[in-house]
Parts: sequence; structure tokens; C-alpha cells
Amino acid sequence: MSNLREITIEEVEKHSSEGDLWVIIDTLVYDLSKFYKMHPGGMGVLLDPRVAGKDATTAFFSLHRAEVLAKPAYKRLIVGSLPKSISTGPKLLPPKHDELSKVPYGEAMWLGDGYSSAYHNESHRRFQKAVRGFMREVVLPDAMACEENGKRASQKVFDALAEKNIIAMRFGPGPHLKGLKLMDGVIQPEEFDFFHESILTYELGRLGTRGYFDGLLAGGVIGLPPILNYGSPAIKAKIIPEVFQAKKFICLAITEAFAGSDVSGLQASAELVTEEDGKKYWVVTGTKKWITNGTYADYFTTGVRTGENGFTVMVIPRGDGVETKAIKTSYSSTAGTAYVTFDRVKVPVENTLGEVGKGMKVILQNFNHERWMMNCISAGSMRLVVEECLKWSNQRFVFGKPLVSQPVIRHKLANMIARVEAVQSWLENITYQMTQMSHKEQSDKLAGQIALLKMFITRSGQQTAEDAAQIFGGRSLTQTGMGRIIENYRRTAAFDAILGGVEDVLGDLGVRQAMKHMPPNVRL
Ligand code: HEM
Repeated sequence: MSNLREITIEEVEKHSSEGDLWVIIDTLVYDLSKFYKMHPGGMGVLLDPRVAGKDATTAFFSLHRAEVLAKPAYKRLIVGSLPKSISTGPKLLPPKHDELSKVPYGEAMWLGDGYSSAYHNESHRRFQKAVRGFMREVVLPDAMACEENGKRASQKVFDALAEKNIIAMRFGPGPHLKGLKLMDGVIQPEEFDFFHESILTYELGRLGTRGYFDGLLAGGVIGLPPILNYGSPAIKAKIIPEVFQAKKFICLAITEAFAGSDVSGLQASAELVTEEDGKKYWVVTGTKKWITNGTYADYFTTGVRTGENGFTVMVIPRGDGVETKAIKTSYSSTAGTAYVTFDRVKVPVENTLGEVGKGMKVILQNFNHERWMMNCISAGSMRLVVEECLKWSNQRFVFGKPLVSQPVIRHKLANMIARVEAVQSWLENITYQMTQMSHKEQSDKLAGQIALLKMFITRSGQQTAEDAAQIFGGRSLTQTGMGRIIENYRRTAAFDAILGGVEDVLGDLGVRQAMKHMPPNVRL
């Protein structure tokens, strides 16, 4: 930008007509002579005498997100900049990809300038910076496109995730990370803990594209653990590398239209048959509904009835008799939500995960991790929404005053900030406990905490979505433009109150867990 031709305000003013149209935005001079006919906001607004040939910075930033100007197609419209004698250059550029927000409460406190943390160290900071940069540069453009067109995340992004070993990291700390180069070596596998994992998910949440987040392997994050924990050595050796390298995709297929997630009512069933050559197979018939990533999964970690009351988990590869159909939901079909049909599918008995009839144990093992992951994403997206509302309330002028000068707006902001900080602190505390406990201890001591936090986060998220919509007004209804993040959040915040266990059930679980630990001899 430093080599730009210097153009005076007087010279810009000479270009103020149809076919010869310049404007100044943030000290840069844009030639809109051809673009004005394609301008999504129409030609008239650009030809207005208050805009054509003038400094249109204030008008521009009250109608567009700063990211518009960062697009290469629009950068090409720049023909010069105001002389150095009157300007020190652009001040309103969008932040660099890995840059932290300077907006108060725009980042978790541990990332704030001058704040410290009892839980985070230098490796978390290095990791956060690398992940933020990667997410904004590589993932965000794909996320925005896919939210709109409903396609699954591009293979280019999956390959990039695999290259940084982000897919492997989504399964938390553990032996599966041994020997891997994490985020180009920014941290060592031995350093990786639940805080690193929470950063990864939180940063995905900060993209503000909820359907895409689920499309970006949320199904895999719940579908692979039964294989990691219960797969035979042969199954593990085949499927785990395929999934980590994004060559194949896996999902979890439990819920059914007949019974939702009430496992006792599931109807999909499997019968054991022995072929003439002595090989044993399950023959699986049934349907599954609401299966995240199912439309493009190659493997289905599936729960089926085996015998009278037995429930068994097995991994079913896509093949003869397996069909998937996209289900339309209120978030983007980029999530790959599917209705799955198994029609007499032959599954080798070696694909059984865990003991026959003990499927509940296999499924339950991962519930806490799934809900904790959802807490991380909800906290990340809530933080982004708070940041957006603070920015908007500050920059938006109504009746001659900034929006934030209205006490009712400040009241909403205060509640939003209080909620996101409460959520953050509880999440960090639980994450710390996870770093200190064995898996068994986590199941015993944290199942209730995680469930109650999820109930609290999703309730807070929905209140925050309502407040944000009031602050953004009509802009919160449009999927593009200034309010695009609020629109997405308002439409999808309630999803987290359903997926992974509905709010009421989780609240109930939290209290039941507490009662389990209640000593028998306590009295008022
Ligand atoms: C480099 C110059 C400009 C570019 C590249 C540009 C680009 C765009 C784009 C991409 C949109 C669609 C926004 C969205 O929904 O995502 C838009 C909308 C709009 N633009 Fe521009 N624009 C420019 C300058 C201006 C200026 C100077 C004005 C001055 C008034 C203006 C007024 C509008 C209006 C009124 C809308 C509709 C906003 C809405 O639907 O809420 N634009 N512009």
C-alpha cells in the first residue's frame, strides 16, 4: 500500500459522475467507475452527491463490515491514497488473521492485555495464535461459502486440517498424538492437554458459522472414540489413520425417529449369521435419524438391538444396503445431517465395538467429552457475539447519538458480558479438573458439572441471542452484511440446547449426580 499514488481531495472531487466515479474510504481512493453498476447496494447510493467524489468513510462503515474491503476483488478498485501530508494511512482495516481483538471483553480474560491466568501457559498462547491464524485464513472463507451453499466443507480444508494434525487433536490428549507434528510443531504432543483442545474448539466457535462447525467433523469427534476405545487392532489400524488424514469420514449413528436418543426404544437390529465358509456376520436392518456428517460419512458407528434386550455397537462401512439422505434442518445443510437406512447390510463380526449387549457402556464413555466440546464451541460463539454487539453499539448512530448512549442498550450489554464471563470461568475450571483426573474420575465427578454447565451455557446463549437481535434490529435477520454473525447465532444457538442432550435432561442429570454424592447423614 505504501507505493500507492498520492491523490488530493480536490482531484478526487473531479471524479463524481456516472462512468467516472471515485470515493475515499479510510484514506484510500477507490475507482468505482465500472463497479458502481454491480454494487449490491445499488448505483444510486454511490452517485449521491454526498458520496460521489467525497470521503465516504462514515457512510461506508455504517453499511458494510470491514471485511468487505479485504476481498481481493474490491482491493483491486484502489487507485491511490490521500497524501501523507494529511493522512497517516488506513486505520479501520480488519485485524490480521492471528490478531487478538482489542474490544473489551472481546477475548477470554486470559488473552487480554495485562491479564494473567491460573490455567494457561505459554504453550497455550502460542497454540491459540497459530489456531486463530489458521482458522481465519484457511477455514473462514470456506465456512462462509458453505454456510450459504449448503455443501460440505471442501476437501482442501479437510486436507489442511489433516496436515496440521488438527483432526487428531480433536480427540483430546492421548497416545493417538504420539509422534505427530502439531500445528507445524508449535507445541509438542506431550504438551497437548484439554486446554489446547478447548482452544481449538473455541476458535472454531469464533468463526460464527454453526452449521459448518458441525460439518467440520463434529460427527467424527463422536463417531471415532468407540473405535479408539474398543476397536480391534485391525479396525484401529485401518480406520484411525484414514480419519486422521481426512481420507475417510466417520459418524455416530444412534438416534432414530422411533425413539430419539432413548436407547431402549431403538428398533434397528442385527442378527448374527454364519456363512458356509464359517465366517460370521451381523445382518443389520433399520433406520437412523439426525446423523451429523451422515450424508458424506464412509463409516457409521452404529447402535443396534442384538437379541431380546441387548444393545450392541458396531462400525458399518458405507456399501451395499446403506443409504443416506440429507435432512433439511434450520441450520445449514453443510452439517451433513442425514437420515440413514440399513437394508440387510452384512457387517463382519470383527466390526463389533465392545461386548455384545454392552453397547451402552461404549456410548456412555464419550458423552462427557462430547458435551464438554459443545460447551467450548458455545462459549466461543457467545464471546464473538458479545464482541460484535459492543462494536455495533459503539459505531451505530441513531437519532444523532451512538447506540451505546442508551441505558437500555448498556443494560443488555452488561448482562451479555456477565453471562459470557460466568460461562468462561466455569468452563475453565472444569477443563482444569479434566487435566487432573483420570477418565474414570471424570465420569464420576464431572458428568454432572458438564451437564449443568451445558444447560447454563445454552440458556445463556439463547438470552444473549435475543439481546443481540434487539441491538442489531433488522440486521440480525439477514444472512449477509453487518449482522451476519448475529443472524447465524440467533438461528443456531438453540441447537446446542438440543444436541448432546436437551437442556432439561441435562439439568436433571446434574442434580441426580449431585444426589448420588449426597452423604446420608447430612441434616439442616
Ligand atoms: C469500495 C466501495 C464499496 C464496495 C466494495 C461495496 C460493496 C458492497 C457490498 C459487498 C454490499 C453487500 C453487503 C452485504 O450484504 O454483504 C454492499 C451493500 C451496500 N452498500 Fe456498498 N460498497 C462500496 C461502497 C459503498 C458506499 C460508498 C456506499 C455509500 C452509501 C454504499 C452503500 C451500500 C448500501 C446502502 C448497501 C446495502 C446495505 C444493506 O443491505 O444493509 N456502498 N456494498
